[in-house]
Amino acid sequence: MATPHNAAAKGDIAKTVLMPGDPLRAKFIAEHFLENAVCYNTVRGMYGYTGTYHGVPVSVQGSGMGMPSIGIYSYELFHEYDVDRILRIGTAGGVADHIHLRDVVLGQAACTDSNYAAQYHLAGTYAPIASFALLEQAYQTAGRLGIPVHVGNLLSTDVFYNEPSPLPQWAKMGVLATEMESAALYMNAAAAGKEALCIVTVSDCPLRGESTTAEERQTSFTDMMRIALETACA
Ligand SMILES: O=P(O)(O)O[C@H]1O[C@H](CO)[C@@H](O)[C@H]1O
Ligand SMILES: O=c1cc[nH]c(=O)[nH]1
Repeated sequence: MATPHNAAAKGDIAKTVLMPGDPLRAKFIAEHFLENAVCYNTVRGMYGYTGTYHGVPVSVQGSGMGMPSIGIYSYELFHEYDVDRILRIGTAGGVADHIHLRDVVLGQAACTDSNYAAQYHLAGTYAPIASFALLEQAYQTAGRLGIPVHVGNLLSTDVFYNEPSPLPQWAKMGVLATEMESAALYMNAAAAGKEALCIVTVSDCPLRGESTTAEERQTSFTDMMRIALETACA
């Protein structure tokens, strides 16, 4: 049955879903990587497609920006559409000194400044982490494809324009890159007993004033797409 945000019927969505924040990145992946892709959702322009990759059913669904947005879409995928695993494929800002433009980072865990975990009423601080099985598979896959990756901590922040920048302090704690969704996805997966992994490409390095173009962010960060698709089908 459709939800307020997703027109798909049960069964329209594969067990494994790739989730870029940008719905146009979802369209790009469907058009360039999936075989026989069918669009199941255009509600709010948040495109969702199901097709196959090497014969294995895979869906790709935009998440929108920020934790409330991916919180809605991933909750519905896990709970209404019986999805087992979600691989976020996002862009991120490089934080650590050794992280450069276009580097790929596998998010082993995600720190956050968000209050998302308050819904779970825990008597402490929750540590959102990736599925180890997906992380290991993605790491092995990247090696096989000859794509260098970093593995480590992300920062999922609620605030894109934050002044003064909190990033130097996060860098001191070993955070590799900053984005806006992974912590919520990891929490939704944990709460649902499902699996998630976030793979990001560094689109800019805010502390160094370096950035890529919007077009590049939309269409040409294909290394992380290949890692995610091959992991989905392993
Ligand atoms: O490229 P996506 O997946 O949207 O990810 C990053 O880009 C957006 C900010 O520009 C935020 O959603 C952030 O997490
Ligand atoms: O959330 C994001 C995404 C890209 N670059 C950033 O600095 N932050």
